[in-house]
Amino acid sequence: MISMRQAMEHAVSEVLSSVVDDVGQAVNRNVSGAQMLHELLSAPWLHALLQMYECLLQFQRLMPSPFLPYASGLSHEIMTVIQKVHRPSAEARELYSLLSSPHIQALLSSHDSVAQADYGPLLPPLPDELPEDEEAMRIVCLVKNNQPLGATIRRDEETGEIYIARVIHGGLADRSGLLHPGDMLVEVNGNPVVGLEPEQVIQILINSQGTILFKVIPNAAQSSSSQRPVYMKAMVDYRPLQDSSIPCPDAGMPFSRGDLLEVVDQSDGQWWQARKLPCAMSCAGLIPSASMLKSKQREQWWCQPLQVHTCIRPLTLADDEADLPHPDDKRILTDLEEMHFDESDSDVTDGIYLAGFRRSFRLWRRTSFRKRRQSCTSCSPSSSALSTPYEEVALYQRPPQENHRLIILVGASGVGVTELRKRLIKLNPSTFQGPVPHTTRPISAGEQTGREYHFVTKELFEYMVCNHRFVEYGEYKGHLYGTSIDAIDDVLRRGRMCIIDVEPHSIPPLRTRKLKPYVIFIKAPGPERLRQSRRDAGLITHYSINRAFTEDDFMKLEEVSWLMEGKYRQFFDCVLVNDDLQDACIQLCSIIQQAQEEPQWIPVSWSRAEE
Ligand SMILES: Nc1ncnc2c1ncn2[C@@H]1O[C@H](COP(=O)(O)OP(=O)(O)OP(=O)(O)O)[C@@H](O)[C@H]1O
Repeated sequence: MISMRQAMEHAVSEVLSSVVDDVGQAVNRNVSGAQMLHELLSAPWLHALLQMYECLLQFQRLMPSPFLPYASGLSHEIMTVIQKVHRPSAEARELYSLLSSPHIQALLSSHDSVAQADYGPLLPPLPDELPEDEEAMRIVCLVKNNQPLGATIRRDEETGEIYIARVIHGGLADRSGLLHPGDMLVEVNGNPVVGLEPEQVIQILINSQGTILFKVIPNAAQSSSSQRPVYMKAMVDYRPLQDSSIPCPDAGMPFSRGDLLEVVDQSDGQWWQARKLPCAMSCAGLIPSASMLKSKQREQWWCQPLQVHTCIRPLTLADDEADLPHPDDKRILTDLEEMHFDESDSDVTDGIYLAGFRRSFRLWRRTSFRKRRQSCTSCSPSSSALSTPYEEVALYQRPPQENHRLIILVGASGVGVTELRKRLIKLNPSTFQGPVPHTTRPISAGEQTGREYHFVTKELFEYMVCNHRFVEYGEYKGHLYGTSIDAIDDVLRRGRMCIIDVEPHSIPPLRTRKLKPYVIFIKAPGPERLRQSRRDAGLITHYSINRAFTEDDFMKLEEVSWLMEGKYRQFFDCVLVNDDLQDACIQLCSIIQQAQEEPQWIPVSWSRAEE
């Protein structure tokens, strides 16, 4: 049979070639009309047509067809026969257990449905009395299951007509392809709906059992063009059940800061439709549009009392007192000793200096009152969140010739940010590097400017502050310290990966197209593991080095870690729990490698070509 078909397919081309040959000879003999026929038969389209014909024949040959349309019935027959056998063999018993398993039964039943082309539910007969303008009317029958209909309705206040307001992407109505926004609802299960309140229509729907029959007048102006999805990162939290303005709270989709949203429909200026990524559910939900969310936030902003910052506690007198050295503590630092520690800090490994780990720099970061106050002011409802409740994002893969992305580590004081950063750089100093900080403190013996610090004058430091050259800066024991953008650039330009740690309020100014920062939040493990893992660890405080963690330290660390994550998670690309130090370090390496080498979501404004 197959060889006959193949012969036929070959024959088509052969016949054509011989016809072309024959007609060619006719042309040579000047037979009238032969020239035209020759051109016709040599035409490329005719050859293409024949090739298509051959493909179709092949497709017909490959199309599967069922051997029998009642596999399910046959399996039952076999099972009945086996049951009747007195002592069935092991093979028969195995066959019985295979055939009786629910998966095989379902498979055979599906096979039969396909074989018998038995698709979809049986529709009830059409109503006897159809209106005269029946072409304009559409009868839609949906089988009701546990899912919501996936559509909202609205009432035209002038005419009392009920319309489909929106169809939720991926919902029941959308998947039917039969209901569209703007369709006018005439009847639901035989009940005329014109003039009813939307709530009454919803009640009819709730009371319907089995199938629901809609009579609708389709929206003539309905656009068939499907929108391209837009990807957005949520910069705010949203809870539809607490929003009185949402048209249908059940259709709303809650989201939190940092969630990645696939916005599938922006046709309504007030309510968009979106899915949360990575999405397990195909059905979209309603979310407020950017402009809607902005106006909501403005309302809240005016009616809320001024919020006191919560992320980092300001240094109060009580805090100061709590931090005072314990009388028994033998390791109290004087100014002189502080200088000594700064010099003796072990920031040299294999002859390579690890910049940015010196003690006075770290002590400044830890205790700078000014810096903490700065944190406080930035904790009020942020103006940037008001202006961009959603940030459009796109997948970005760093081209090999481009600078590495800046890696930012953030975390509550004492969680281990410095420890992880130091270990990472020590592990591979030719790849990872920290920026060299600036200071106005005098250079000590054995130090070199540009190695431990950039030693600069107070005037130059202040000039740099005025020109916004610092990511963070502050004063400690009469000297200024800071991390500059130029020092970061310097590392990146040399082809290294620049790893910095900053206070979370310093992240927004660093979010630029040039630096494309990748932010990793270092999170404290659960209470038990935190206390266990830090049993032998020491803390740096402004009066002591390597003092053991106290219960108060643990409690502060947990609280600040939790508040920081809640407040700033929209800026975090990744969260790393610092439980076992070695594991955390390995994870950090692989996170950074992925950030540099694999596609990541970044704001679209960072991926645009340079103007
Ligand atoms: N996973 C861990 N297991 C045990 N000890 C840890 C772990 N991570 C960090 N430590 C220790 O905890 C102490 C504090 O860590 P580190 O100095 O890195 O904190 P930090 O987050 O940089 O805080 P700060 O900014 O106040 O200096 C250090 O002694 C460090 O070795």
